[in-house]
Amino acid sequence: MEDGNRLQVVMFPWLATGHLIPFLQLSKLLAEKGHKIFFVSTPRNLNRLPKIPKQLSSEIILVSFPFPHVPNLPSCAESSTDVPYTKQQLLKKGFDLLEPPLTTFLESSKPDWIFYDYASHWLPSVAARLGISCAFFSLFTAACLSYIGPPSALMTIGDPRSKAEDFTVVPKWIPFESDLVFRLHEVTKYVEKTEEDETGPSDLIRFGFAAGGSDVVIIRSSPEFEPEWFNLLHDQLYKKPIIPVGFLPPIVEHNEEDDNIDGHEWSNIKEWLDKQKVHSVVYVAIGTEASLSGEELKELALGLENSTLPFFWVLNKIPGSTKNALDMLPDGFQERVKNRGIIHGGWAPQVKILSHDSVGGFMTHCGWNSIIEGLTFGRVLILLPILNEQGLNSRLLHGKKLGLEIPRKEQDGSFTWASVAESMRTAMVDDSGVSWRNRAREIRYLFGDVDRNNCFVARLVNYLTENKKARVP
Ligand SMILES: O=c1ccn([C@@H]2O[C@H](COP(=O)(O)OP(=O)(O)O[C@H]3O[C@H](CO)[C@@H](O)[C@H](O)[C@H]3O)[C@@H](O)[C@H]2O)c(=O)[nH]1
Repeated sequence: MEDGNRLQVVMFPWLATGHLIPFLQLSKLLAEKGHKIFFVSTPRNLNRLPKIPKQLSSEIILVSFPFPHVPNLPSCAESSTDVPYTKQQLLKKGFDLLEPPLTTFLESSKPDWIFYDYASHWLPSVAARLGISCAFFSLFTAACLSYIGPPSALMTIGDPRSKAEDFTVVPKWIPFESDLVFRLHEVTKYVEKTEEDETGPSDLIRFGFAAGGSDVVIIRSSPEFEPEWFNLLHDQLYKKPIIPVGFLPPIVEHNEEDDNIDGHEWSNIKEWLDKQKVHSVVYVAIGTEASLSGEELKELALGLENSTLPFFWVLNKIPGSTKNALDMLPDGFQERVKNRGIIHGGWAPQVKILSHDSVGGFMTHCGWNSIIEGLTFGRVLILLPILNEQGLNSRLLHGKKLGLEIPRKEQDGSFTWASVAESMRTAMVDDSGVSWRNRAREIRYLFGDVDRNNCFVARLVNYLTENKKARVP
């Protein structure tokens, strides 16, 4: 490639596993095309990143800034996985303190572009001052961004919604019929979080500034999947360039080097999966930020038991807590399910497990990465949204008949083991679930087709090359 066409891009994701991973995925795709990436984060986050392939290690430079000290935040906490949900605002305080070192770095490195996340509401004005083109890289669907609202209003008058109930109705800027709203219990959790520390800007205000100040908005999704939402964003809400980057489907590397990273763990898991029937296993996981209450854990466990289906359950520690989730399971549960269920503590090689043919369904908290990973392999989704925008994702997927939402009580969000078991059986084996299973398998062509998705990345690169600002000398 001619030097003039080689882009220098700074990546600056929010401090969360579910954000670092896709930012790195996009970095790898750009680096494969010969562009130079400076991937900026804090030491523990950079250490936890998946390994960068040898052939790209000179193109992706990791840039580490120490995480600033924030009173009342546990020491060593650098990512959303390290702190309970109620302390996320404090983590954002620390994140905002990265503005000075990042600004100094941008002044000296003078990249063509900086890609940033929703949390860096302050970054567009820094980039504008330095004459650097800036892209808001959204790891949220166009539907979710539309629900959040027009940046122009969020940046000037703020969010018109103040009461929990306001989030349970379709916003007035959505001109077509939609059921994309939160349930009351989902919002109550959100409100509890902001009540603990109201000092920083709310997430929705961060979104407003991140999107409103950007030169372009890049969305990890595709207009074929959610055409009406892309049109609404582009024509009415954002009125600026919006570039879909496709789904960035995960690629399973079954080479020796990669399998060694997951070590014995993967070979044991694979051995168990190999013994199960094709499409029979339900993989159950709730990402890196969410956790279930003791009551919910019990109902979920009993639901898995009563479904009588084989399952692989990733039961991670509760974020920011020393409590062991295993101790909260119903008495005798592990013994009763030992012949058909695996309960896995700690990090699981999720993408590899989902890619295995024995897996037919995925009970997920509806993090956007997990949804993409499940549909990449055509697994039918059983939806159990917990936090953040997950309720909106669940409604979107349920509406498109790509997943079944486990019924919860509207007011307190409680669910029963019977509804868990019933949703699982409908999704996996009952005749009434055939069309759901078929749709999930069919949609692989959108989510998982690497060539189709790479076309989006190629178009993005053209855009970045043609629209970068002249470099400041
Ligand atoms: O044991 C584990 C746990 C997680 N993962 C991976 O970690 C990522 C988790 O991402 P996601 O499914 O999106 O869940 P969260 O980390 O909980 O996601 C946060 O970030 C997402 C993207 O913005 C949002 O959709 C969610 O609401 C938010 O909680 C995925 O790639 C998983 O494959 C593993 O491989 N093994």
